[in-house]
Amino acid sequence: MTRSGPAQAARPAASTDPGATPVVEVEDLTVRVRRGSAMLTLVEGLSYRLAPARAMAIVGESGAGKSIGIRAVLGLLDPRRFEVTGTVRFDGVDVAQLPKAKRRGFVTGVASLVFQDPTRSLNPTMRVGPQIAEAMLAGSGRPDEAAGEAPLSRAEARRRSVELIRDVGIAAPDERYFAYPHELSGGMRQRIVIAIALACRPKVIFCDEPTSSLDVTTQAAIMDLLDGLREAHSISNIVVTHDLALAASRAEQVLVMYGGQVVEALPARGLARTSRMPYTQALIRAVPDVGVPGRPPLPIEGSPPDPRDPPPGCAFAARCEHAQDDCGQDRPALVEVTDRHLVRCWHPRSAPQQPEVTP
Ligand SMILES: Nc1ncnc2c1ncn2[C@@H]1O[C@H](COP(=O)(O)OP(=O)(O)OP(=O)(O)O)[C@@H](O)[C@H]1O
Repeated sequence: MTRSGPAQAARPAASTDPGATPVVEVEDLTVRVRRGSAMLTLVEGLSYRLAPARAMAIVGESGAGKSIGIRAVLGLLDPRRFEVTGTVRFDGVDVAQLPKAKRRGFVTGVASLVFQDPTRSLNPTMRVGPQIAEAMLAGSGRPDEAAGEAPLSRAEARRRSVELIRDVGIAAPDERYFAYPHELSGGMRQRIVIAIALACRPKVIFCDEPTSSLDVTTQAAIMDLLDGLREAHSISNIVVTHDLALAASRAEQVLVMYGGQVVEALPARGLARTSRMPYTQALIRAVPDVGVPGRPPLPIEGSPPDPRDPPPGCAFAARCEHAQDDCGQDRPALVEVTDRHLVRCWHPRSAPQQPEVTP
């Protein structure tokens, strides 16, 4: 690998379906936040694209920039505090080129976000059905007049909300329409949150740690639901998670983030055998029961870099057991090593020959 000076703009992780217009395309997205008189970089040069009906996972330790990255893509960061640069296209449309007044409505019509904790996403004082209907009226309530669509009536919104409750796998949807959030289990509440996310008929759902507040069986059921929606309705999903095993088993493409940057992007299948970046390999060793059977998971020593004091070279160098003298000098660029496999490392490792990562 030749040195190329400071990091070049990262190239997008390849879409898994090169012929289709990506539902999401992010190019060189950088997020900075104001802290006193300084601007701290939280995400740098984030690029990816996702084809319709595909699944991608974004993994990495806490503070890697996963959540800030998706909020920036969805236009949810307060412009008074955050400076966001780069390009975001949904369905081929560059959001920044739309009139400001139309951006929010356009994004809501294509993309939804599901948060980790369903109790915080739902209004505890309102029955769940009307919460879905309200989201529908606020979003799809804007009819496509050119296509001859009439405005959505309250009765129709209610009928469709009951259908959505059924679609997300809740029995007796007519009755559940009138339930308050506290009357439902954690898994059911997350299903209702997903129903709200579906209310505007999105083409992609971003999920920020969608299952971390749930027990293992319910986690699997919620992930099955997202898989089912992708298969039945071609809804793509991008799941942000700490859980590499979940990412490897449910996504097709995995982006590994560290210190605000993508450090490796690779196909999920066989990831434990193909990964070349020492950070990803360390994450794999941190998953229980991977490697020698019975071997305890190996935590990664040290802490991620502080955005207030970013290192000059590779962000992982200080924790990397394979770091060489030159790793701390310049930032490596994200470089393609094989098709759909990009690595940001001055000295990529050979594949670790570990067994498949499974939940
Ligand atoms: N509202 C905010 N204002 C300022 N800095 C923030 C804000 N939210 C997050 N950050 C900082 O941005 C960086 C990235 O945070 P982010 O929440 O995106 O990480 P993450 O990878 O999603 O971690 P986690 O898995 O814990 O959610 C961190 O250094 C964090 O301290």
